[in-house]
Amino acid sequence: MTQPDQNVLSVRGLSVRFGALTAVNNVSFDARRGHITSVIGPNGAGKSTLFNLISGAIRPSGGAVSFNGQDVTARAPDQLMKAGLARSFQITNLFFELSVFENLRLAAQALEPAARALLPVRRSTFALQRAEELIAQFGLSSKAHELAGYLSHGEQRRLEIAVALACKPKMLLLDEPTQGMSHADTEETGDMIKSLAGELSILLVEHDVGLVMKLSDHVVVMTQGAKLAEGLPAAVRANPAVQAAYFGQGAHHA
Ligand SMILES: Nc1ncnc2c1ncn2[C@@H]1O[C@H](COP(=O)(O)OP(=O)(O)OP(=O)(O)O)[C@@H](O)[C@H]1O
Repeated sequence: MTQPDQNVLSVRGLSVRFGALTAVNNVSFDARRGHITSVIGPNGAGKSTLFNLISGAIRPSGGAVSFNGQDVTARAPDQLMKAGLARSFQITNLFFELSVFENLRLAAQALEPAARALLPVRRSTFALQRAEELIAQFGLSSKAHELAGYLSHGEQRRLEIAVALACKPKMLLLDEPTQGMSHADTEETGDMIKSLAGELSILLVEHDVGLVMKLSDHVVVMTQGAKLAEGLPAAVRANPAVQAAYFGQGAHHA
C-alpha cells in the first residue's frame, strides 16, 4: 500500500527577479498536510513576493511549486482554487456593498456543478447552506445581514478568510491575516486560524513573530530574498543566525 504524501505543498528553487533585484532567490521548503507552515522575515525579505509566486499572482523566473503531487507552477489563481488551493490577501477582496451573507453565498456558488452555476444565487441551496455554516463557524451571526463595508477591520479580515474557505479548499494561503488588527482581534484571529488546521493545511506569511511562534508547526525564515533557516518554532527562535537577522531588529518583532 502506498503511503499518502505527507507534504501537501512543495516549493523547489523558486526565484524571481525584478530588474537587478532578486526578490526571491532559490527558495525551497515543504508544507505538511494538516500543518500550519509559516514564513517570517524582516521587512523586504521577500515574503509577500514568495506568497505571490506560490498563489499564482506573479510568474517565477525559475523553480517549481507542486500541490498534492501536481505541478502547479505559474498557474492562475482561479485554476489553483479549482485544484483546492485558496488564498486570502493583504488587500481586501470583499464586496463592501453586499452583506456578509451575500459575500459568502457568492463565493460558495463557485463550487456548484457547471450546469447549476448560472442559476440566480438565491436558488443555490448548496451556496446558501455553506454561507450559513461559515457564518456560524466564524462567529458572524449577529452581522450576517450587515454590509461588509460596515464591519470592523478585524471582522472584515475574518470574513475574507471565510470567503476563501467557501469553496472547501484543501489548503489556505494567508498573507498577513492580522495586519492592522488590535491585539484582541489578533488573538482571536490566531485562535481561529489554529482551529482551522488539521482538516485544512495552512501557509501563513506573517509579520507578527509572536503569533507565528504560537501557531506554527513549522517556520521558514527569509532574509534578503533567500531562506535563512527552517524548523520547529523553538529551534528557529533559538537559531543565532535568525536572532541576528531578525529578532535583533527590534522589540516588537520578538
Ligand atoms: N513588483 C515589484 N517590482 C520591483 N520590486 C519589487 C516588487 N515587489 C517587491 N519588490 C521588492 O522586492 C523585495 C521584497 O519585497 P516583499 O514585499 O516581498 O518583502 P516582504 O518580506 O513581504 O516585506 P514586508 O514585510 O515589508 O511586507 C523588496 O525589496 C521590494 O521592494
